[in-house]
Amino acid sequence: MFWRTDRERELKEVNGGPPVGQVRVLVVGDSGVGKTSLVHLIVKGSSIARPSQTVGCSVSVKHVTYGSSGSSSNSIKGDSERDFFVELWDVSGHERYKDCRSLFYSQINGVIFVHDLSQRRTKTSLPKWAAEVAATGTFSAPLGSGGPGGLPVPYIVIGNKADVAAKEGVRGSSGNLVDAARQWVEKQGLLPSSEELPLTESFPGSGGILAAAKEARIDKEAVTKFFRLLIRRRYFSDELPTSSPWSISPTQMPVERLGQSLNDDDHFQKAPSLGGDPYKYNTLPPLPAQRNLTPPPTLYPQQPVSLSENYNLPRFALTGSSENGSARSKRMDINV
Ligand SMILES: Nc1nc2c(ncn2[C@@H]2O[C@H](COP(=O)(O)OP(=O)(O)OP(=O)(O)O)[C@@H](O)[C@H]2O)c(=O)[nH]1
Repeated sequence: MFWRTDRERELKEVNGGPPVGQVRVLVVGDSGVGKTSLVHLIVKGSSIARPSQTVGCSVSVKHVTYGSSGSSSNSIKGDSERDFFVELWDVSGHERYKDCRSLFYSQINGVIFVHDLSQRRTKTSLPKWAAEVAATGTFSAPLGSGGPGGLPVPYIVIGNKADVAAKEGVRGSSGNLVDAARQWVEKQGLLPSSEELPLTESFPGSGGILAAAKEARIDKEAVTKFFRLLIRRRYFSDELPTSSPWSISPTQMPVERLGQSLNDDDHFQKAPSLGGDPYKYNTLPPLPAQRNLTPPPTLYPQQPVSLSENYNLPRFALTGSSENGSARSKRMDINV
């Protein structure tokens, strides 16, 4: 395990310096569901009054600290804390870009699917988004098998515009896609048993992103946990439990059933095979699982937006809010 020792030493050397790595998160969903608003809120911590329609794709970068703090002070990082860039690729949902948007599906570590709780069809189209990304994208640190539509990386689903849905009396369905995502991640050993993906939290009350941002309601956990999961998978997969996906045969996992049942039209396609040069973008030595990745496009990260530890992100309405964890984990049907 020499590589691990070397990596730890290098991480220590850069500790306190600039971010040491990056994960790329695709944000997809139908036009107008609120992807740009969501990204703005995640990155800036505030709502955006009149977001213009995204042209092709827009990239924002968030700074995330990963690791356990060895210090009691917020201002001094512990030895085991490192900074990472999280790139949020907000892809336009407009039909105009349908034929070319796959250009942006490159070296993806995770996906945020967004739908509008007041427009059911925006949720039923998520499997199509998943299949499109899975079929035409390339992935960083992919799993051995696919999730919905064959998607080989973790994802979360965010139901937006809870305020509109509440006003119009539309009840979000139970979000089985979300439950399945959780189950998929758990089954594959991506999360330690002590930690669960907060996939099914809701905005408190009936507010949407805008209301939540305005009121600065507290909870950045859902999204931040997701980002940390991606960072861990990419850079610290040796910290994963022994039942990690790298050692599980795809046929043993419920993932394929999950992908197939998402949608009858769903072509259960595997992600394109990966090959080529090592991932040069990183300053960290690659993990064994990363060594065969093709390099990403030379997108240079924008200046990170630093967030104070007290930054608050509202909970997103991801699905029905009244369910408890055990009920969620029993459901396998994808009935969006
Ligand atoms: N009421 C309400 N409106 C919202 C919410 N989130 C976003 N919006 C509004 O919905 C509209 C579309 O939001 P965008 O963030 O541009 O949607 P998008 O998904 O990025 O759209 P495309 O760029 O076309 O893909 C804007 O007018 C937003 O202000 C919300 O939670 N509640």
